Amino acid sequence: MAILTIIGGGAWGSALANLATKKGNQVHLWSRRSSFELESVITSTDIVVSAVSMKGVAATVDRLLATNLSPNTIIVTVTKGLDPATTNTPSQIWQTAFPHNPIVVLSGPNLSEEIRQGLPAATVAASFDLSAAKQVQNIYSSEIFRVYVNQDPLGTELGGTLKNVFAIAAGVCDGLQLGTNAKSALLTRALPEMIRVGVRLGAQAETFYGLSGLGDLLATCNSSLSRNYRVGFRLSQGKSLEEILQELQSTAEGVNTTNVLIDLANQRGIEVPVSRQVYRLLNGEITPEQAVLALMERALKPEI
Ligand SMILES: NC(=O)C1=CN([C@@H]2O[C@H](COP(=O)(O)OP(=O)(O)OC[C@H]3O[C@@H](n4cnc5c(N)ncnc54)[C@H](OP(=O)(O)O)[C@@H]3O)[C@@H](O)[C@H]2O)C=CC1
Ligand SMILES: O=C(CO)COP(=O)(O)O
Repeated sequence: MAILTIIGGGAWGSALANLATKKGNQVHLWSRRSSFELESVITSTDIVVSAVSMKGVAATVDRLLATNLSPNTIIVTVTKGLDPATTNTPSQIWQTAFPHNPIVVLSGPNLSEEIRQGLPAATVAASFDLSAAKQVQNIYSSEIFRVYVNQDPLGTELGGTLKNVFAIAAGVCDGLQLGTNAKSALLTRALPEMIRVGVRLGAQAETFYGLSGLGDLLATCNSSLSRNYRVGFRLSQGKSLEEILQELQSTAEGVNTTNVLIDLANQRGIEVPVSRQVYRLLNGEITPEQAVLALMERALKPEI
């Protein structure tokens, strides 16, 4: 049995708290609205799980820095986003702030509502510190949640983060009723785009063929449970982004990720044709129909 502190009581933090509790672990679920102090539970904690959205990562890091967290405590990050100021991933931010703690990324095709219902799912615990990843694997693995390990935290994290951009595109594709051929083409072309970005940032290409890459791409792009997919679907119905985000009342990380990704792609000269159209659509530069046409009319090229 381990003692976990989960920071962030949103959809994913709550589901992760339930999974760990059902395995017999002692779990403290803390959010900024909790009635107890984070400090009061942190000293006895074996594993801290950060389950806040990207916009809360910096504040959460600062909160944890103000406690006396042991360097042996494993920090698990499940946030799927990019920092607009630095383009860093959450695990990079955590590692910089806590250089002596093992950092583990937990990411995969894990729609929280399905997990809340007790449906089976698989995921990846990734860390440079394999023994820390294995501890997280043992703590979380159950008959409904199968956890694999790998040693490419950046690739694992970027798979879960970048697929949100394509989930917006997939929602548009379904909303416009473009058909199964178009959807298959979109998802297939999304993968090399994710790999191109990931490899330039230092991730391993193979990681993107696994659960945290292709797996999460398929789950998120094919489910109306995905908030990012819903953003795209509603854009295709002519709603404004502002209106959609207002109605959603929840986190759709793909909106911020698209903006950061395009900054990054511009700085480094990375070709991201699908993401660029998502960017133009989100920023009101084109209509959904124009985005589709722009992709179809690109200069012809070899497939690979
Ligand atoms: N839901 C899902 O299916 C999955 C989500 N994820 C990822 O997990 C992350 C959280 O998602 P999810 O739980 O669904 O989102 P929710 O919108 O349900 O919850 C967001 C959480 O972040 C916290 N938060 C936001 N801003 C701050 C801040 N400034 N300081 C402290 N805490 C803050 C919120 O706290 P408060 O309640 O106090 O506002 C809340 O606990 C996202 O990056 C998402 O991509 C990953 C896998 C699956
Ligand atoms: O990351 C997710 C599933 O793996 C959740 O997707 P959304 O954030 O689009 O709801």
